[in-house]
Amino acid sequence: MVSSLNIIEVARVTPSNSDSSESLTLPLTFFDLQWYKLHTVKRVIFYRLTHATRPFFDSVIVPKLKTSLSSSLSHYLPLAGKLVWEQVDPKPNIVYSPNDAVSFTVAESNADLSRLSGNTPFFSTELYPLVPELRVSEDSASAVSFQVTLFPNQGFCIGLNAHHAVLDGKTTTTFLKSWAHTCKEEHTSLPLDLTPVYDRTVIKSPTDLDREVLNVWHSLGKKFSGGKEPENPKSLKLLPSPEIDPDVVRYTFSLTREDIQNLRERLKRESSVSSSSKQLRLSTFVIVFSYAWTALIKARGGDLDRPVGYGFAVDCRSLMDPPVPSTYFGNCISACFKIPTKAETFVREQGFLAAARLVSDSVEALDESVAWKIPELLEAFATIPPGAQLLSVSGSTRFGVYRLDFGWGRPEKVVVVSIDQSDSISLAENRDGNGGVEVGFSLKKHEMDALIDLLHNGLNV
Ligand SMILES: CC(C)(COP(=O)(O)OP(=O)(O)OC[C@H]1O[C@@H](n2cnc3c(N)ncnc32)[C@H](O)[C@@H]1OP(=O)(O)O)[C@@H](O)C(=O)NCCC(=O)NCCSC(=O)CC(=O)O
Repeated sequence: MVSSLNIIEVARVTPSNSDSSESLTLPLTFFDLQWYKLHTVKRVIFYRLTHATRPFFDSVIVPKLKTSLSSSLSHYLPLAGKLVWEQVDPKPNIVYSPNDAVSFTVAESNADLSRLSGNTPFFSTELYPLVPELRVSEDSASAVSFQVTLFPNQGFCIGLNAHHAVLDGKTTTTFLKSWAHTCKEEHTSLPLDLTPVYDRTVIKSPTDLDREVLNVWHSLGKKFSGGKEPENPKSLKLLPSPEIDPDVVRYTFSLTREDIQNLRERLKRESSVSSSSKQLRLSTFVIVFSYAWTALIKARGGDLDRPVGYGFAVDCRSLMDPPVPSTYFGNCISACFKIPTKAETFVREQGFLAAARLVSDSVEALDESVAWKIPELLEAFATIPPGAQLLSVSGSTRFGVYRLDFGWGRPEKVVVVSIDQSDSISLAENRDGNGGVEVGFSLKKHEMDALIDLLHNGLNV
């Protein structure tokens, strides 16, 4: 059955201190500027609640979510603001003015919540009605928009669409935790670990990285428009995203703590008899990311001479000297990006070990300088060799998204929808919080069928 969505209301939610708040301007840093033309980040958080009737939804859930959103926005004013790039300014700013608001859509769906929050593949396009649009134009862009959707007598979901130039995953999930805390505890004050830090002087760089990143964007803009100067060099419009193929399906692969330990033991065994004696960094991330990467290369099949590569985000807060506060508001991530070799390397017997060695070396090599490489990383991402198969990753096993309890229980499932827009996976700690990991995949159906077999069969080697 094709599901349908009924929009009940599109509201504006202002910060609760809107009348007394002052205007606020936050200049983007080089950490933000790397993202200002790239696709937004879309998440859907599903909650099972069988007593969620329409009257309960209208009279309890929606009013509580709105009131608590308004209260938590009073601590996160930039989220109610907009990204603007005035002609006189060298770079875009986030500007909040009193009575600015976020868009808050209320809807009802007749879809099957169990299927969309379950672990069997479903078509990606079924998620899109649950995520609100984010208004982006030439001269301004909203920071974030929200949608709450009722699945009568099944539960509800919260969808959000976030502009990546305004906030990274750490800031997004810290805001969501503050919203959930406010909703559940009916508090207006926030604990310190949820209170954002807006001091942008903590972001320093040895060179004018703002200018370097904007120069890369300018040259990429010319490249994408056939060598012509962009009409409006200060346009905030995003690069076009590929249409989602209707054949693309979503699948969440769960690894238990034991699965991860078995993979760790397998890597130790294989590396102990390999030629290289170099110690492997066998963190959860290295193991899971390498396992997913090799399975995706095998599932693709095809030309084994094709270049393959990986990129993963690096939270630089703890790498900077001095460290940036963990509650710093904005972006503070760089990335590792490598196209080390060909697919053939990873489809053979010890392909998983070869992948883990590369990812381990990348993580081990991390220090503050990864932040200074952002201009060259941006350029590299935009000049990928034809036919290459890349893997990137959204989300992290560190965000604690399964602790987002608004007062009606913990999430049934948290889905990063926007991995559809690139060769990407999503990562999250598993729902039980016992050291397991969930990996979200988005692939065409035939490739997903092959991938699922490879993922499950590879656990028992
Ligand atoms: C570069 C890394 C991926 C490397 O991870 P590693 O786990 O290998 O290495 P590490 O030093 O970070 O961690 C080593 C061990 O300490 C633990 N550890 C370290 N810091 C931790 C923290 N803050 N919270 C919880 N655990 C932590 C790890 O779980 C791991 O244990 P164990 O191995 O037992 O688990 C990571 O350092 C990192 O930066 N992760 C965050 C990336 C990020 O912010 N992604 C989102 C990008 S924004 C985005 O994608 C959009 C969005 O999400 O909205």
